[in-house]
Amino acid sequence: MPENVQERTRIKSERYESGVIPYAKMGYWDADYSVKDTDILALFRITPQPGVDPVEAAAAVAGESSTATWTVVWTDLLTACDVYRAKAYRVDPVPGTTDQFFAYIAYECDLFEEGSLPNLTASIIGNVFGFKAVKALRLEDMRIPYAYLKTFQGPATGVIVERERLDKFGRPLLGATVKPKLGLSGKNYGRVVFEGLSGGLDFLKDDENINSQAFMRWRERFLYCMEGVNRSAAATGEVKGSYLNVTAGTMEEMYVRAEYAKEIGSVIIMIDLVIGYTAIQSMSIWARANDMILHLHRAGNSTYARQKNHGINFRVICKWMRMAGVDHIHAGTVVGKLEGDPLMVKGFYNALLQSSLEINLPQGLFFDMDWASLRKVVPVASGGIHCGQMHQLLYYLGDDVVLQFGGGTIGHPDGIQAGATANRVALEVMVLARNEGRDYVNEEILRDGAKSCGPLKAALDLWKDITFDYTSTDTPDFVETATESK
Ligand SMILES: O=C(COP(=O)(O)O)[C@H](O)[C@H](O)COP(=O)(O)O
Ligand SMILES: [Mg+2]
Repeated sequence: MPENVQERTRIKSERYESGVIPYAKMGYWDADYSVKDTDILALFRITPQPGVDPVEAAAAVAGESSTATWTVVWTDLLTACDVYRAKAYRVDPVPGTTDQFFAYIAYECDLFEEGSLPNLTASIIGNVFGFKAVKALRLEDMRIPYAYLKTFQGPATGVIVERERLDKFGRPLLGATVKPKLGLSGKNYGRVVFEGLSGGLDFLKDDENINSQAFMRWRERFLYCMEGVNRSAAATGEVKGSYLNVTAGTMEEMYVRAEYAKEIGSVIIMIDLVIGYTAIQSMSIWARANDMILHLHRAGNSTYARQKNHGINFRVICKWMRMAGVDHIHAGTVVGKLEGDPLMVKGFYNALLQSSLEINLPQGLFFDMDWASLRKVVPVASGGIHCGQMHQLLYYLGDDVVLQFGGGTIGHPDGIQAGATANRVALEVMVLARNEGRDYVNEEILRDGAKSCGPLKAALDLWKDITFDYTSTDTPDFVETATESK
């Protein structure tokens, strides 16, 4: 300290005492806070370290995800810090647990740059997940206010325009992932596309990890896929598509691949979640400008979305991706080979497809939220599903979904075209039975359909007993009541 300074001249107030004071005292906890319509709200599941007060843990999360650092800084006084400070305003114990709490936190809208998912997420999931004072932390849900949603484009195409372009209504769309996912040459790959589409599918698709490897460069794949698409469209009279994965190492290269996909007449391109939020937003803008449907594969999501006590619930990713502007997103199958509790999956589908959301705790929807006319994202059910489950798929997932059978098409004993036909016939008999008001979940609809369809009979004989009965890791915290199921 310079010699002539005899005493500290800092403001005399409890908040600005130097040193470490609790976050709650710093103003990041306000039990009386009245939430504004324009606030962004987040719900965190917090597992505090033993001995850490849940309210202080909630305040710490609010602080670290908005303006705070670990100690008081006098430069707060140069800002409207009372406004910019996030406020934890409610902490509830998680039912059925002794060490977990739901913390509700409100953020002033002006903390976030308009139309920027990276900016929003750099706050909400930026530092807090590594915080030593919390043993585990999970972002369970968010309410994005109307005002902030209006700064995002939203889905490039949306479910209604997609159906209009494809001229397919009143039933789920059908797709399949080309398998094996790596190693085929362009010509053989294109044959799989042709067979699947000719057999009755609406879409074939690239897998998440096929880009432009040595065994098949991307242009070879795109050209042969489009040959399959065009030939099958001509033969069947239907609009057909094959998701061309444009995922690449740079944005520039993705634009090159997307432009080429457009040039050769594809109706749809595909990206992987691992390309990052900025890239996804950019591709969505490109897709809207070029009348292209944009499919998103959620590759990588289970690294942070699967465990119940830490990471991000997938419903938040659904909301972010609707803002970022994709048209399709993989969102679970319930009955397939990958993670998915029925109620949780219903919550994801509702977040993607409803115009507004109401609180539905069994589905994990913690907030009312109006989607501000952002278009609807089509959920994609993919992963270990086959036509023997068609009644369950229709029951759990409804009409606005793409049902994608990879192994369940290409693994058919009589070939790919037979596999596709089995799926299409299974779907059509099931939709018809439902529309006629029959008890399609319990009646033997598929077996009856198989009497006049050899490929369906062969598929049912092969796969009828294949199920994936494992306990889900992401299960509801609240019990469903009669009024809440929708
Ligand atoms: O290749 C597949 C499915 O192949 P198959 O149909 O042969 O099992 C997809 O990458 C997964 O469905 C992704 O999972 P999710 O859709 O859950 O993200
Ligand atoms: Mg895959």
